[in-house]
Amino acid sequence: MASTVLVTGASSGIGATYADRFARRGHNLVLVARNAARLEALASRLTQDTGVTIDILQGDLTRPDDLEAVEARLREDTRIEVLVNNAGAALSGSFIGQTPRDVGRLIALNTTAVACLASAVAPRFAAAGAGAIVNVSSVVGLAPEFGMSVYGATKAFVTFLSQSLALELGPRGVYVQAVLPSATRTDIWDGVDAARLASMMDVGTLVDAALVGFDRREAITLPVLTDAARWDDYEAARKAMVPDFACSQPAARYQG
Ligand SMILES: NC(=O)C1=CN([C@@H]2O[C@H](COP(=O)(O)OP(=O)(O)OC[C@H]3O[C@@H](n4cnc5c(N)ncnc54)[C@H](OP(=O)(O)O)[C@@H]3O)[C@@H](O)[C@H]2O)C=CC1
Ligand SMILES: N[C@@H](C=O)C(=O)O
Repeated sequence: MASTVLVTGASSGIGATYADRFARRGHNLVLVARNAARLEALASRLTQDTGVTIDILQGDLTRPDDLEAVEARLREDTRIEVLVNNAGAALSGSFIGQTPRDVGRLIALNTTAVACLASAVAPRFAAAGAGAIVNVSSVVGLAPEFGMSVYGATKAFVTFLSQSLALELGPRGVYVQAVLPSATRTDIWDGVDAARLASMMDVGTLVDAALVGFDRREAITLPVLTDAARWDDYEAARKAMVPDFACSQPAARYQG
């Protein structure tokens, strides 16, 4: 029997497309988002098309009670073997134009919920020696130059968390993937002009590429990176610094 996949942010865009693709692979689904009507419409279309079983968990992942309900489902439902941590929002504009409430809400959704859901399911996956956690990050988390300070910081968190979890959980049989999309045509770009939208990646193309990385068990999937060796060089440069982090003395340039 095919395993169940829980997808957060499944009511539109990338999450709805993951739901579609996993249903077509024969997986049952648990779909999470706030908009129950959109989840029900997707579930009824996918059930009709594929025959899989779909449950809906309506909730706002920034609300502690709703987040705990999804955590409990991940902890207790042993049929769930894949978590797609996709729900997220963007926050554009300058940092000084954003309020502490905007910033706090974004961090709650894009980082706290992602880490708590992974935390809820990881011990069960590790005990089973199987399971997969897919975290939807963004290229923005690698590019402070794009000017989306808090959004980019949340995505840097997601990429870092994914890399660390891959190191800890990989040897225990759990696959962890960070997917780093670039601009992709979804509702997250509401209000953006048609010409800009037209230049973005199609959401089906993005998710199909991400699933190629998933099937290859890649730790980092960066679909628009033309030369994969650039990521390896970037990682090699970072790792070359790591031995210095254990030094007990400042470098010569900081000594009087
Ligand atoms: N599109 C792009 O260009 C890129 C997107 N990404 C990332 O992809 C992910 C999906 O975004 P995308 O599909 O583009 O955008 P959408 O706006 O289309 O989808 C966002 C999803 O998250 C859900 N969501 C939003 N807020 C909450 C909340 N408080 N609680 C529960 N669910 C919530 C929405 O459902 P509902 O409103 O029903 O709750 C929706 O299903 C995000 O993490 C985003 O940062 C990364 C790089 C590029
Ligand atoms: N969601 C997009 C920005 O708003 C992105 O990550 O590119």
